[in-house]
Amino acid sequence: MSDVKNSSMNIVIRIQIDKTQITFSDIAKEIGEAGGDIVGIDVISSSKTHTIRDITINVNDQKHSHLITERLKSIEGINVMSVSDRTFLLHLGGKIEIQSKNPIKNRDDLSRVYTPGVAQVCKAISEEPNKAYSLTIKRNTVAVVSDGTAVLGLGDIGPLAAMPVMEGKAMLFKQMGEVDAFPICLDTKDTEEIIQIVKSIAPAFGGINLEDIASPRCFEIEKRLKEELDIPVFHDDQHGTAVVILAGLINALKLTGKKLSEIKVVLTGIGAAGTACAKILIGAGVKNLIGVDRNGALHRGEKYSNPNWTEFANLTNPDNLSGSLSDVIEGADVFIGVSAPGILTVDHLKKMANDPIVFAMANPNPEIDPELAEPHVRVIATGRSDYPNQINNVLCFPGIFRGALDCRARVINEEMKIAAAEAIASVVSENELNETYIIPSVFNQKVVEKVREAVIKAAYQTEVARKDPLRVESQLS
Ligand SMILES: NC(=O)C1=CN([C@@H]2O[C@H](COP(=O)(O)OP(=O)(O)OC[C@H]3O[C@@H](n4cnc5c(N)ncnc54)[C@H](O)[C@@H]3O)[C@@H](O)[C@H]2O)C=CC1
Ligand SMILES: CC(=O)C(=O)O
Ligand SMILES: [Mg+2]
Repeated sequence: MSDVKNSSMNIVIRIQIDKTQITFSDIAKEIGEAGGDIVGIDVISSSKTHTIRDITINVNDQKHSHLITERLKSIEGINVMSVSDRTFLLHLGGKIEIQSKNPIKNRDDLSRVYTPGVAQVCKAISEEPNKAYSLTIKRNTVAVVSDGTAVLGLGDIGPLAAMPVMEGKAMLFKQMGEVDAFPICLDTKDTEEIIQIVKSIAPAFGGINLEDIASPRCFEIEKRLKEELDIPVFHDDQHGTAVVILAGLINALKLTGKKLSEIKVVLTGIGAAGTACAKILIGAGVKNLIGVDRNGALHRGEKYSNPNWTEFANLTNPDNLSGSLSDVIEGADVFIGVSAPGILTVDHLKKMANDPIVFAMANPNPEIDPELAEPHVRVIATGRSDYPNQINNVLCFPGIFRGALDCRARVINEEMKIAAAEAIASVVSENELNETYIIPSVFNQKVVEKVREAVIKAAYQTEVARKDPLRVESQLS
């Protein structure tokens, strides 16, 4: 597959210019000739003979960045002081911080927020643990927990390297859903140890968002934590992804006029996201779904070391097809990829039924380059923000947790997930719906609002809510 473009590849080159030797327009010409696109210039300092400027340049990739830098270094009168990638700059010192709601201005404040005043509050919670919801951060705080073993599509890169993703999730929780989320990356891959650690830290949190934990371990961890904790536990890569896929599919099928019950779906990557996606689609009415992993289609009669795959094969593939992706893609109406980059080809697309729908969601690089796929499909969606139709679990997790926290749900159940998917789909009106707009933008403010409301209603109807904020809100309005 050709490398999918990376729109965030902007570099900032800080240079000192000897004005007696070279002008800025000469420098701009050099950068232009090397194929760089100057998108910003900042003057850092200036004297009679020298200026220091930060030049922001859009480049194709690291190699291109290196080429431009070397070219500038070779020019008389230019001193290249530093080169930084804007993405890296955004990560300097981490992306989030903790802030106090009130300043401690004097001794009196100190004695209230801390000892001795705080002791009364501690005692009140000790006598009535439920008060933790009103007197601590618990009611609005979620732990984003990872072991760093399935980070995006990068695989097992470890807990330290997983932190930037978890910090990013925390930012999204806050900005989109006003939920305070805290990244916790664990230096263990032991299922029991992860369960014990999450249980031990749970008192501080109103919910647990599991993230980027490899399958099949993630299934046992989530199942046990759901059973053993009284706060919602939600593996985002499974359920957040599944919810958004269902939302996108509901709308894409409106364009092709096909029904969930009639379509043939080929799903690649039967890991965390793939398993949950299959379950939600089958629950929503899909009858013909075939799962494909590294060794081909999952089918009955094969002995899989992964028990999850045996269960998967039993629930799917009604015609019990075997073989490779090329074999089973024949006549498929929908392809969904949550697997690996570049595994879907144009030849595969040509074998699909009319009006193919392709959700190529591997991150950061999808199963097929959208530009390659576009001429051969009716709808193409990816997990990326630089193409139309971004199917990403960020459309789900802020709103689903906002709703679950507000109604103090004990769990996030199937009914709440389906309600969330329908709410996301409903944000795109019939008038707006088209091939490049099947799913609302991540920045559409209606998404969180609608998901929250739908989730609260479903929680209430299924009797897992411990509070009914919608009733209070309707009384107030
Ligand atoms: N757009 C979105 O919102 C989301 C995208 N994803 C992406 O989906 C992918 C999978 O994520 P998880 O399910 O969390 O990981 P996972 O590690 O649990 O599952 C990945 C599965 O893909 C399979 N796989 C790898 N190479 C394959 C190939 N060549 N052909 C068929 N199957 C192959 C693996 O064997 C594994 O079963 C990642 O790239 C991730 O970034 C995951 C969650 C959300
Ligand atoms: C989006 C996301 O959660 C992932 O790619 O893992
Ligand atoms: Mg993830």
